[in-house]
Amino acid sequence: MAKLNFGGIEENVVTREEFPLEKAREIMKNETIAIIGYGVQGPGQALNLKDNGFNVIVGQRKPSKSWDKAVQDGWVEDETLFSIEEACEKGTVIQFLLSDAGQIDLWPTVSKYLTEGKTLYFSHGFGITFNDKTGIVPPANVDVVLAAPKGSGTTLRRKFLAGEGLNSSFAIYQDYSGSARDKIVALGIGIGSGYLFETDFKKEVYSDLTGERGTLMGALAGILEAQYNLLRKKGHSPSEAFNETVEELTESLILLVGENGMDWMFANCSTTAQRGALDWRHKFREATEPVFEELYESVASGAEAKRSIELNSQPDYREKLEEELREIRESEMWATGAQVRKLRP
Ligand SMILES: NC(=O)c1ccc[n+]([C@@H]2O[C@H](COP(=O)([O-])OP(=O)(O)OC[C@H]3O[C@@H](n4cnc5c(N)ncnc54)[C@H](O)[C@@H]3O)[C@@H](O)[C@H]2O)c1
Ligand SMILES: CC(C)(O)[C@@H](O)C(=O)O
Ligand SMILES: [Mg+2]
Ligand SMILES: [Mg+2]
Repeated sequence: MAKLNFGGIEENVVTREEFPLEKAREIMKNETIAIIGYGVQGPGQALNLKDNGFNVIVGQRKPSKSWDKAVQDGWVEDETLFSIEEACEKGTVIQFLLSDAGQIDLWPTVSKYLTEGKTLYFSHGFGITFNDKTGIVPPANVDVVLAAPKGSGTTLRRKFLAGEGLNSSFAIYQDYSGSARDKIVALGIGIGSGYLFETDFKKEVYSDLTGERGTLMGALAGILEAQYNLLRKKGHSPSEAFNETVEELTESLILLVGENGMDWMFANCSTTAQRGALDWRHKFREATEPVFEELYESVASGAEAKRSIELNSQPDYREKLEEELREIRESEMWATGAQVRKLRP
């Protein structure tokens, strides 16, 4: 572990320099990694591990779109691609990458194959932390670990192919073998992480649910809609409202924030923009602080988990979800977005 300074706070983190791929491969050389589920994280993690020289198989229900995708990606039936049951039987490390709702359904099946000394791996603290609702309680004689990439599985793969990486957190819930730490760090490096920071299952799920409901997705979507709607109400054209709300953010300013931080972005726009943004940021922070408090409370009380599990298990959930997404896609704002994207040179 490298002790590094993060804004004045020292943290122990793992970097690729101190934990090279060769070391990770050596630790995992006798393990068969079974990736269970081939949705978003499954492909990213499975392909990165395979290309990094680990012994990987995939388990996915058939027939399904995800099975077909696995075949397209080069996994071969009965060689490296199996039913969920067969992959769980063959795997010494079971990477449980079904959807969080799918994990609940499949737990009775998967847990049968968790024999002594195997490793159960998650990319989310959800199933374990909320096990009063999920029923996921692993046996005491296996290792239970987590590596959670901080971003989409699609980005994990894209960054790997570009020779880059996506940061991940890691955690150990149960260390039966005494080598759970080595294994999870090796897996974290193997899936293509940038650097790895340590957490526990509960902190991972609390922060992850807060982040995606907050700035990463929920708050972002809400604030973009609010500004677009305001500009339209005040008589601005769709082009003007969309460019001033979304396009400039995603195509210019947020990229600068990613490269060099918020201060640098502020320093590289007009003094007029700078002054106004520096003043208004306080108002926006203060206005949203109570909402963030409410959000964290809803996560910590288990209300978010309960809602997510209940809705995801309804038979018509997918249809209702598609309807909700269609409404967004067909709204004036996002239909404008589709047109604007087509016009990008
Ligand atoms: N999506 C991401 O980029 C992302 C990022 C970080 C962590 N995670 C975590 O990784 C895990 C996997 O998430 P995901 O988004 O890749 O999952 P997903 O929603 O894409 O689903 C993965 C697979 O689960 C299968 N599945 C779903 N329900 C099933 C059921 N009832 N029976 C059998 N198979 C079923 C689907 O066929 C699919 O191939 C979750 O714990 C999630 O929280 C996801
Ligand atoms: C990609 C995200 C939002 O970070 C992940 O947490 C998820 O749940 O899909
Ligand atoms: Mg999440
Ligand atoms: Mg996340």
